[in-house]
Amino acid sequence: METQCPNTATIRRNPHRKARPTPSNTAAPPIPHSLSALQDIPSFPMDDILSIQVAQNPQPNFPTSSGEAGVAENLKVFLRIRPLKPLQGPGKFGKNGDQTSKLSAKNVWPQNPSTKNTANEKNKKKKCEICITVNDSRSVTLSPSSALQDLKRIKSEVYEGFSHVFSADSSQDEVYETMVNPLVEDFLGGKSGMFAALGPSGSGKTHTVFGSPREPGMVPLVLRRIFKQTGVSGSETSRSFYISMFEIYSERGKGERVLDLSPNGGDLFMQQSTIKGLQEVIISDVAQAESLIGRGMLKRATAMTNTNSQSSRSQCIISIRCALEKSEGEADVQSNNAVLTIVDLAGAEREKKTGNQGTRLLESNFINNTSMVFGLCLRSLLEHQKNPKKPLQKHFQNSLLTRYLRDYLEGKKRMTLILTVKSGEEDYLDTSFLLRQASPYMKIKFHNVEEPSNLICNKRQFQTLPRFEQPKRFKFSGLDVYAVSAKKLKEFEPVEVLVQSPKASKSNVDDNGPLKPDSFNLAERERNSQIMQGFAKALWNVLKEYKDKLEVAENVIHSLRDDLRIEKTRNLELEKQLEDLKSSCSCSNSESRANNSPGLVGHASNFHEGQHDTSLFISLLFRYDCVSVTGSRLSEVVVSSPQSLAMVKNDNCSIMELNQLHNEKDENLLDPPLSLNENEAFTRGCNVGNVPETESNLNSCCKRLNVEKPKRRLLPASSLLLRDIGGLNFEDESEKPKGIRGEKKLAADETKRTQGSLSLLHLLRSNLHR
Ligand SMILES: Nc1ncnc2c1ncn2[C@@H]1O[C@H](COP(=O)(O)OP(=O)(O)OP(=O)(O)O)[C@@H](O)[C@H]1O
Repeated sequence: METQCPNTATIRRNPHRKARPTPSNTAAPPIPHSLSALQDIPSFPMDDILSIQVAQNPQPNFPTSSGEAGVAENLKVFLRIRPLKPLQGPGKFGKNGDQTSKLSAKNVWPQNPSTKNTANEKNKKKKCEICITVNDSRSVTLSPSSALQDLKRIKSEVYEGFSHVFSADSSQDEVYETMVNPLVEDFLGGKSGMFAALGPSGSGKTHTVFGSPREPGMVPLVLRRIFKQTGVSGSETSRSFYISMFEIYSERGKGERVLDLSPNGGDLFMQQSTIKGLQEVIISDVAQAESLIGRGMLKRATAMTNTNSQSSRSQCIISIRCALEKSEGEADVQSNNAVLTIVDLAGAEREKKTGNQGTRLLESNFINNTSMVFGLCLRSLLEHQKNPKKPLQKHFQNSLLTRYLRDYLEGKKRMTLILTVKSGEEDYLDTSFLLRQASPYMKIKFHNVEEPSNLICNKRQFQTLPRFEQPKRFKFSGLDVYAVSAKKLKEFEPVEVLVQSPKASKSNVDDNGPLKPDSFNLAERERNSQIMQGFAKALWNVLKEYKDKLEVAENVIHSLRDDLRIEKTRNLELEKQLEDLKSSCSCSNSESRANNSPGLVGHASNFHEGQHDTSLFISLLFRYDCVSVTGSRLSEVVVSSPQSLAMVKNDNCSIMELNQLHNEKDENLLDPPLSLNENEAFTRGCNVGNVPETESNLNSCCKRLNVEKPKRRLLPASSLLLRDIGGLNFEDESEKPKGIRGEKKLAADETKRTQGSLSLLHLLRSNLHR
C-alpha cells in the first residue's frame, strides 16, 4: 500500500530579520548660500587634543625610586624563558642526577596530596629543538619548526621592546632584582603595585612566583626584602604588614568562586571589586609569612595535566598591605594602605595538547576564559590610550579576577607583567600566541598612576632642613628688577627637600653641600609642564582657527543683515505704494483726498456721448466710486481710477470720438487729448477688461497716469447732457434703495441711480436753473 507523504511545513523559529529601512533621503532644508560657508566648521576637536601624545622626557636620566630610567610610565613587560629540560639539567637543579631532578621537578611548596606523585610520562619525551632564541636583553626571535615552516609557510618573527628578557638560565634572584625589586621599593615608599605572571600551562609561572626551597620565588624574596628593610624596631613609628591570599576557581564549570587560602579561610564572595570577608593576617617575620604562604599553597587547587604534573587550576592572588601605625602620643591611625599584589594566573591551555576531559576540560574553559578577559581588558586599555575616542570597554566585569584587578587594568595603578614561555619546538604555537597577544601591551602607559597615598609613611625619609628666613617682599618696577642680585634670588630657592629613597637621601644629604631638589620630582614637574605646554599650544591653535571662522561667520551675518534691511525698505515702499493705490482706488468725496492722488485723475472730458449717454457714464463712474466732484460744476468731475477708464472702454466708448468731441466743443481744454496710440498703450498698460487687476499692473498703470497725465477737467456739459438731465426723474429714485454695485447689475438696471449720482444730478440741476 502506498503511503502518502504528509505535507511538511518548515517552521522558522527565528524569522528573517527585516532589513532596516534605509535612511530616508528627505533632503535637509535648503541652506542659504551665504551660510553654506559655515557648514565646514568642524566640531571642537577636544578628543584630538586629548589624544595628543606628549613625548616623554627624551633624556630620562633621572633616577626613579626604583633606580630605573624614565620608561617607568610604560607598562613593563618581561619575558622569561623556561629551560628546555629542567628535569635533567645539571647544576641549577642539582648535580646529583635523577634524585635531585625529581625534587626540583616539583614545586617546593607542599603539594596537594590528591595530586601528589602523578607526573605524566609524556612530558619526558621532549625534543631537543628550541623555538625561541634570545637576541639581546630586550628581544627574542621565534622560529617555527621546519615542518611547520614547510607546511604553513610560517616565518621566524622577532619580538622586541621587552623591559628585559630572562633567558633559560636566569636565576630567581636576577628576576627579582630586575623586575620585582623596583615595585617593592615603590611599595615601601607608599605606592601600590602589582605584578602578574602570564603564560601557557607548564611554562613556569608558579615557579617564578613561589619558586622552590633552593630557588625561592618572588613571593619569598619580597617578604625577605620587606623584613630586611623594616627590621629596625623601637622607633617612633612602626609599620605593620598584613598578608592575604585567595584563589578564584571554577568548580566543575559552575561559575567562579573565591576561596580564602589563609588557614581558617573559607568561601568568600565579591562585591564589586572588593572581596568580602577576606582574612588579613598580620605578619611579623619572614618565617611566619613563608609558613602562611606554604599552607595556602596546600589549599590551592592543582591537578595533573599532560603539560604539567602539578598544574594550577585557579588564579591565585596574594596581597601584602603596608600599614603605618603611630604610637606614643600620636593619633592611633592607620595612615598608609599601599598594597603589593602578586598574581599567579592559571596557564592557558589548548585542549589538544593537554588532553583534558570532563572536569579538567571545564577548568580549562574557565582558565582560558579568564585569560582571555584579562587580555581583552589590557587590549581595550591600549586602544583607548591610542585613541581616546574609543571608550574603555568594561571587559573587567566578565570575570572575578579582572573585577578585582580593575584599577590596574584601567591604568590607574602601576602594573608589571612577566610572560613565561617554554622554549621547546612543540611549544611554538603556545609561545607565538602569547607573544603576539601580549607584546602590544608594552605600549600601555600609566599616566595617572597613583601617587604615594600618604607621605607620612615616608616620614623617616623626609629631610626637613632649617628654613631660611623669608625676606620681605619688595615691589620692583622697571629697571629695579635687574638690580636684584643673584644672591637675593637664591634666598627664594626651596629649602624643603623630599628624599624618596634611602639611597637618594644619602647622596643628597651626606655631602653637606648645596641642596638639590629631588630629581624625580623635578622630572615629574618637567613632564607635567611639558604636557601642559602641549595642551596649551593645541588649544591656542584651535582657538585661533575658531576665531577666523567666527570672523567669517560675522561677515556673513553682517551681509545678511544688510540684505534684510534693504528688503525691509523695499517692503515698506511697496506697502506705501499699495496704500496709495488703495486710497486712490477708494471712492473719496473729499477734495483734499482727490488732490492727494493726482496721478490717478483721468480725463473724463475725453468721453463723449456714444452708444450711452453721458449721464449714464457719469452715473457709472459714481457707481464704481471712481469719480469725485471737485467743484459745483460738472466740468470739474474727475476720474480717479484707471478702472473707470477700463469700464469706459468696455462700454464701447470710442476714444477717437471723445477726442473729436473734445476738439470741437471745448475750447477751454487744459491739456491736449491723448493720441490714439497713447490711449491704446495706456489702456493696454492698465490691463483693460480684467477687473481684478494685479498690483503690478495697477502700479505701472498708475505710474503712467501720474507721469503723463496728471489731472484733467471735464468740459462743460453738452446740450444733450442738459436735456437728459432735465428729463431725468431723479426725485423718485432718491427714495429707492441703492443698487448693488456691479457691472451686471448695472446692465440689468441702468435707470437706477446711486446716491452719489443723485447728489450730482441735484447739483447739476440747480446749476441749470441758475
Ligand atoms: N625557570 C625554571 N627553572 C627551572 N624549572 C622550572 C622553571 N620554570 C618552570 N620550571 C618547572 O617546570 C614545571 C612547571 O612549572 P610551573 O608549575 O611553574 O608552570 P605553570 O606555568 O605554573 O603551569 P600551570 O599554569 O599549569 O600551573 C615545574 O616543575 C617547575 O619546577
